[in-house]
Amino acid sequence: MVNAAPNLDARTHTEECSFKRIVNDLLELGVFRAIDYAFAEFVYQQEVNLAEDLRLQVALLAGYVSLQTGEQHTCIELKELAKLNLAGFVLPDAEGLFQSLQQANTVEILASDIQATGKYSSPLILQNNKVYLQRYWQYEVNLAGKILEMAVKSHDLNIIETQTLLTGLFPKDKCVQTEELDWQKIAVCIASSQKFSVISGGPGTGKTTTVTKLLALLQGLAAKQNKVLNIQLAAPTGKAAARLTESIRGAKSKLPEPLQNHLPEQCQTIHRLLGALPMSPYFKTDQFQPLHLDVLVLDEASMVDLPLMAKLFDALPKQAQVILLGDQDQLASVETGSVLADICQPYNLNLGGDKLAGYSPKMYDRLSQLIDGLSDLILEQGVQIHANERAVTHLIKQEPFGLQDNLVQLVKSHRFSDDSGIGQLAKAIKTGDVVLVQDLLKEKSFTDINWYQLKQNSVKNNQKVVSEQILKQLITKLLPVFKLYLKAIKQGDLALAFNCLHQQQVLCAQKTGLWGVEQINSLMENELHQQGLIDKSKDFYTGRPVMLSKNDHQLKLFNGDIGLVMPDPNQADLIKVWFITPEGEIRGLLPSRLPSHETLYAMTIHKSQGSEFESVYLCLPLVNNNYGGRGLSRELLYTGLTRAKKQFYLFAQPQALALSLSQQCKRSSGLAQRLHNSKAT
Ligand SMILES: Nc1ncnc2c1ncn2[C@@H]1O[C@H](COP(=O)(O)OP(=O)(O)OP(=O)(O)O)[C@@H](O)[C@H]1O
Repeated sequence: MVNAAPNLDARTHTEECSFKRIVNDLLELGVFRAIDYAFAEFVYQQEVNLAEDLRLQVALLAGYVSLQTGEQHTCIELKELAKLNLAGFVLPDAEGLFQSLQQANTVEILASDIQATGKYSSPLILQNNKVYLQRYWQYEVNLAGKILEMAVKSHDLNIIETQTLLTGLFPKDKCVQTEELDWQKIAVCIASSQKFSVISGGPGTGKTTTVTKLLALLQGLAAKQNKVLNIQLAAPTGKAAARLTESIRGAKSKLPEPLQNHLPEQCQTIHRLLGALPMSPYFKTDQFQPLHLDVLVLDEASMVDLPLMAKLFDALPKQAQVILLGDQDQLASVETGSVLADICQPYNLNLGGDKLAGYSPKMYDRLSQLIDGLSDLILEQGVQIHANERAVTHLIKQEPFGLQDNLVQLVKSHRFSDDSGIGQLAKAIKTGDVVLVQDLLKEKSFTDINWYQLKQNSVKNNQKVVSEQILKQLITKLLPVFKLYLKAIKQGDLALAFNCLHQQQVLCAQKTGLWGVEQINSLMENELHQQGLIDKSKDFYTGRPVMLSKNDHQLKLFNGDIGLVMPDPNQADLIKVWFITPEGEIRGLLPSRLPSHETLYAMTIHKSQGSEFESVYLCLPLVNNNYGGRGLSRELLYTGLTRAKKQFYLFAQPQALALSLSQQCKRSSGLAQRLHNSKAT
């Protein structure tokens, strides 16, 4: 409903000035970005019929929603906007805001049960007490609609044929032999019959192994009908795609030969799969020109943002089966949303008896048919089958609900044993238990985790001096591998040089400042220069390791690819930057052709997503009066730690560690609610 039109002529110049004053202040204070300012102004101009106070409320709220979207939130809760002070203008409480928005032209208020219906032209949408920019509401609704549509589709498996193939893939039936559920086998059984499934789990829990067996099963079943499935593998970054290519090859080679038939090996980026268009947010494929595939496996799904995931699902053909792989505890995507965490939200709730914790009777029956001895095991052990499983601890008969039958979480790490410090620490970080995390780090019996404590302020040990001393220790620890690396380059042994770069990696929470990437890069360069091992006066000096920060599809080089500078063995005066492709091909490029890049003695934790190293040196910035810990989070720490395969070194103040554990990277979104509160039909 629109307000009775006020006398527009009577609107005073002072009122316009008041809006301008507030948005200018917000811009100057660095609260609003130019785009938030412009959006607030646009809404203000549209709402000429509103009384001035309401007009200001709606326009400032619009600017603030735009700002939140820039902070990667999909929407903002009305209650978070309530009483917000924007440069002296205080928004009303949630009820007052709702009433104001009801009168606005620029806001569409929707009932809570609307899923993927309707297109709205108003710039803002209010639904379930959340305010969205229209475009993000559309992405969220489209994606939820597609996922729910797929989630209820299951196909009937031929039980005998499936059992035979499962026996080949899982020769020892651990379910019965060890009286412990083999969740990898359960994951294969669940994902094989569902059009949509998610296999989530931490590092080394066997996601790739499981999905390779799943694909072998699907191809095996298709072969019985003289069909070959078109299976595509995709990942959000070139680096992650290369890693999946490598690990799926490894997992495939471990399968019995007949089961390896028609298994894909090559993984591509989502952008390449969808067909990126130059200078456009759109792709060659969409709902009108869908992808040609039967099965899509998407790895590192936690890195995929809402708009891209929505576009990917939009481009899926009707018959497609989709399997998402990822670790929902990792950092969310760099851009808007936290899609995987929202899909896996049931695992993050305190589930005691929650409906979402179990599978439906239909799924339970199917699993019992496919896995010998499963029913007996469940009867014997009651509902608490696997005490260590975090959430999917019981298979109880319930009504179908949301994504109940589509999620599997693998928790047993095959990379870290129970007595490994990295494994224990990863579990403790996820709970945010500061005392436990500190105890584990101080525990001498774990030789794979080490903590270099930056002391709190003290009279004798001033923070800066202590920090500098420990920085020197870090550089000293890194030196042996870098010396080996530079020796390998001198000998022209590229394979060994790249191997050295995978041996160790410094990961920083921040790019700039103390303990940031730039500082460590510069210290390392200085040290190597002083020791006469490099000549840092040249930009592209022999031995400089670099990491690309942009994709170059023509050159087939991707953001995150690692290269090193070395003279061409056939022409010593020609300096090139060398890369090794996932296929093992060595490529040398003139520095002038190199896409945007950075020096790589250290990288940010964000950039390390999708990579792993033998040893990880994780650096947290100093928390003090100038820096209060913004950007530190539990997910950041977990992501950094889980990049380490063998050794983990933490360089942090206790205060910075505690702050990281206490802060969680929460993104406002309505996706989880749409997915999990809907009753399956
Ligand atoms: N059931 C199992 N029994 C023994 N070893 C296993 C099992 N599952 C996986 N592994 C081994 O554990 C290692 C990690 O497995 P895989 O690569 O499948 O895990 P992942 O979850 O994909 O790991 P990440 O994504 O962290 O690289 C591999 O060496 C694999 O061979």
